[in-house]
Amino acid sequence: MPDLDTVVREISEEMAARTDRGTVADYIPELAHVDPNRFGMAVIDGDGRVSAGGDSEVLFSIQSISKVFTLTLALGMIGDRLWRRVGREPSGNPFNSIVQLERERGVPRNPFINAGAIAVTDVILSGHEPREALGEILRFMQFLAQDQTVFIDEKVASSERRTGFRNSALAYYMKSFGVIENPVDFTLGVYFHHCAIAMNCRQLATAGQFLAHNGLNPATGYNVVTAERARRINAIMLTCGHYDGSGEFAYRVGLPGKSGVGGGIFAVAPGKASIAVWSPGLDAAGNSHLGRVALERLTQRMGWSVFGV
Ligand SMILES: NC(=O)CC[C@H](N)C(=O)O
Repeated sequence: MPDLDTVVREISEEMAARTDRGTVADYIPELAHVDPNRFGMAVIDGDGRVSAGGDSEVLFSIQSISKVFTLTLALGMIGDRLWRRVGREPSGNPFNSIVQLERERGVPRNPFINAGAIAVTDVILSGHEPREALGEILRFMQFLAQDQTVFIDEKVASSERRTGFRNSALAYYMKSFGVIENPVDFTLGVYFHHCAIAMNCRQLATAGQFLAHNGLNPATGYNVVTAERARRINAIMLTCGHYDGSGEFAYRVGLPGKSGVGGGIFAVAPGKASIAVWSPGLDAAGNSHLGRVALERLTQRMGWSVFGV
């Protein structure tokens, strides 16, 4: 097997030299300032060894990658009852699409499209003040990342709140079907803030280790979720983690993964590694272009696809 440090270093160098970088998201004005030439990568193996390259220590907005962790929290709170509020089928539509909601009576297709993630956030919020719910999400991320410095970037959150008309439309529409329990402003406030969590690749790969190792964080020995739950969250990442680019991601990379419009991708090689990559330029489906290319190289060289070597 090739040496992981060498592979990560070579991929990082290769990505730094690429000129096809995609387009930085600008519908959240604060994200538009991010330098498209950034690239970072961190891979943590089963022994907790970190192989990192490029801008792996630079913070970025994790955006929709936070949805993996809010899904984990909501399942911990209400278990399988969550599936009455949100489905688990790929949508085949863009992340912020509203079209399926009418036909499916306000129940979003899956927890990773915006509508689904807003419904999951609403579950976490129920019975709490927005501040408490947000504190719970942030503390969970800090605990998983083993790093108390993980924070919410207020500027990104308020930038999205000012321009999040589409998410407001999705939330009000779901509310009309009774899928959202709390005041829409409260649910959206928590949603925008958890999307605005800032992390670097190393922190993110650390936080996701439990999904690579049957629910157990090998570094701390903590069982975060059962093996069955970890497997199921990974299944949803594989089928829905890249919106209408999920099929292409499975075809090219072959790992469960979750993207965010900040340009991050978190991916899992079950039993082998927890991986985070970051390159801010996005493809047409809103997924990091070079992030995907880098992961494709990594799985090819390491033989890590879940579909075979
Ligand atoms: N794909 C994403 O990362 C989208 C998350 C972003 N906060 C939004 O709601 O639009």
